[in-house]
Amino acid sequence: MEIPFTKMHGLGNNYIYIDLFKFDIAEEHLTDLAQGVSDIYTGIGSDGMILIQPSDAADVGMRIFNKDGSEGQSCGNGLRCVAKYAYENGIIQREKFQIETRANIVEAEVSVKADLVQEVTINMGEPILRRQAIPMVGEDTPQVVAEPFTVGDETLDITAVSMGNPHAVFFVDSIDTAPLYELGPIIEKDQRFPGGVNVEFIEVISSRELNFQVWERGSGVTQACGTGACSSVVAAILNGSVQRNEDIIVHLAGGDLVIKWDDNGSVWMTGGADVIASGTYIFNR
Ligand SMILES: N[C@H](CCC[C@H](N)C(=O)O)C(=O)O
Repeated sequence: MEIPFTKMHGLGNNYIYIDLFKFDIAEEHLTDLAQGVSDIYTGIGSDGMILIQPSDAADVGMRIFNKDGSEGQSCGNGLRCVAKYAYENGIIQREKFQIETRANIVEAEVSVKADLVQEVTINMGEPILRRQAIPMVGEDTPQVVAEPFTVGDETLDITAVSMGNPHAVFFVDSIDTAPLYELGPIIEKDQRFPGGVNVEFIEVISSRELNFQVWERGSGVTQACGTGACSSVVAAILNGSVQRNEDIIVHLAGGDLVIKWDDNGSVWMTGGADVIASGTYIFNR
């Protein structure tokens, strides 16, 4: 099967995008296809696959699959790339529109110059903080903030936040010595998170800036994670390190995102989205 694709990235977090307005793929192929296109040796190489598709509830819909074939509920970097693609390929003719994910419907706004999208702002909706809605096991509590979390012989303070997908956020003194590879894969599959979890290590630089590293559920270390950056700013606010209603600059490995959690409850994310290549993938699994 010959499958047309576009490879795009948001701050280096790259996915293979398939436009289901133009092409159809049976559901039973999706896991194999996501694994296939993501493989750097036998496929195209990416952090996963994203489907751009019609939606009954919004202007356009999106599904995100991680490198291991697992399906996520949302993807911040992916949403900015979907917004760019939808606008530049005529799926949408407006600069403000809605995108449906498995988690929710978000509001996107593209800033355009010479018919090309330069930057995208997404209202990612409200964070989910209740323990059992993250989901995280244990007696239900309204929030999980700076709670002792023992992994092996280490005890770290965890703050858990969902942006439709689960995130375990840990604050460290220096991002350069964060135990990303040592603890990321262990915490990702920790039994206390029934659906697995994305793992972020955050260094607070000032009241307006965070350093960020991520081990993503289903993809491992990536250059950036938009829902992770949103979760990290919410976690930093809950821990009193930065303020609500202010633009917080999150320095990710692949570049910067501007995140704000406003007093109405919405989390806003602004950043870039770039096309890398397009072509045809030969799917013969
Ligand atoms: N690995 C995530 C999905 C991708 C999220 C990330 N790439 C982003 O930009 O938000 C999960 O399984 O929840």
